[in-house]
Amino acid sequence: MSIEAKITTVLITGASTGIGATYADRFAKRGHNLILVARNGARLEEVAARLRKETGVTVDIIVADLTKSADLAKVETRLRDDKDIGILLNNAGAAAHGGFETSTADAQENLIALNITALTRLSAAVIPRYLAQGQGAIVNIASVVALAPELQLGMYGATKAYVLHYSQALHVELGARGVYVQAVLPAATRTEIWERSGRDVNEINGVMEVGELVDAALVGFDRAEVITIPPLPDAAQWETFNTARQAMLPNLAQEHAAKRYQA
Ligand SMILES: NC(=O)C1=CN([C@@H]2O[C@H](COP(=O)(O)OP(=O)(O)OC[C@H]3O[C@@H](n4cnc5c(N)ncnc54)[C@H](OP(=O)(O)O)[C@@H]3O)[C@@H](O)[C@H]2O)C=CC1
Ligand SMILES: N[C@@H](C=O)C(=O)O
Repeated sequence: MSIEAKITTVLITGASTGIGATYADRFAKRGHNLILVARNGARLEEVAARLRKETGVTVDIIVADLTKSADLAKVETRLRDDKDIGILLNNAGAAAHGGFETSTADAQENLIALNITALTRLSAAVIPRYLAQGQGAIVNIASVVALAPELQLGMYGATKAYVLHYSQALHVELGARGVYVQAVLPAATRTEIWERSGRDVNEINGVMEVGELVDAALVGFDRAEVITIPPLPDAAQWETFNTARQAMLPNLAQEHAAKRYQA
């Protein structure tokens, strides 16, 4: 049975616009009931009303600021208690303009709260139930910047590297026990994230339209890929990178420092 055939409701964070709203559209058209989460209730309701009308699926909304622990707790409770939720889509995220020199400690902490803490707590809320049910999916929206500190995106890039590692670690531990984990690594995609972080998307080359990004990510989902990189033409490049990393692993457990470090 495919991942999807076993699954009914999809909970999507950051579903009021952009990548999250587009996933909501696609999953509704596939017949899934939805729970949409974001801060802007009016925009969420607009997305929900359109999808109810166009597709007939049930769409609930939860208005929540995922950087606020009381709001986050509401979503965690729903994930723990609602046995119909079979896909958690951790999409809500924010970027920040520039690197470490210009960003404050508070701004960096805020990015960590949304891009790391919320995603981690929501996953932690749902995993015990998935394991008890023997099935469930977690889709985490990372970014190609997880692989590219050279882009100098400061804490944003670091949070996305966390999302990539975290997703791989979840897969290693839970994959064989019925929990499907996918990390999606989009590159620049035309959404509001650019304006929200003080950048002009029109100044960037190679920007993907959001519908194309989400449709490609869903091809990866349907193939049960763990890592999906929609813009990467040659999958062998990722495989080579990952294989080189894995080849190091047996060499890392040593009683003594490597010769090159011995004085
Ligand atoms: N667009 C791009 O170029 C790329 C995006 N990504 C990642 O994709 C994901 C989606 O981004 P994208 O669609 O582009 O961004 P948008 O800014 O268009 O959408 C972000 C969504 O997250 C919600 N959100 C933001 N802050 C909070 C918060 N504190 N609590 C709850 N919800 C929040 C927003 O809704 P509201 O304001 O109503 O709360 C909105 O629905 C992010 O994780 C981003 O890092 C990755 C690579 C490239
Ligand atoms: N959101 C983009 C950068 O800020 C990205 O992840 O590529």
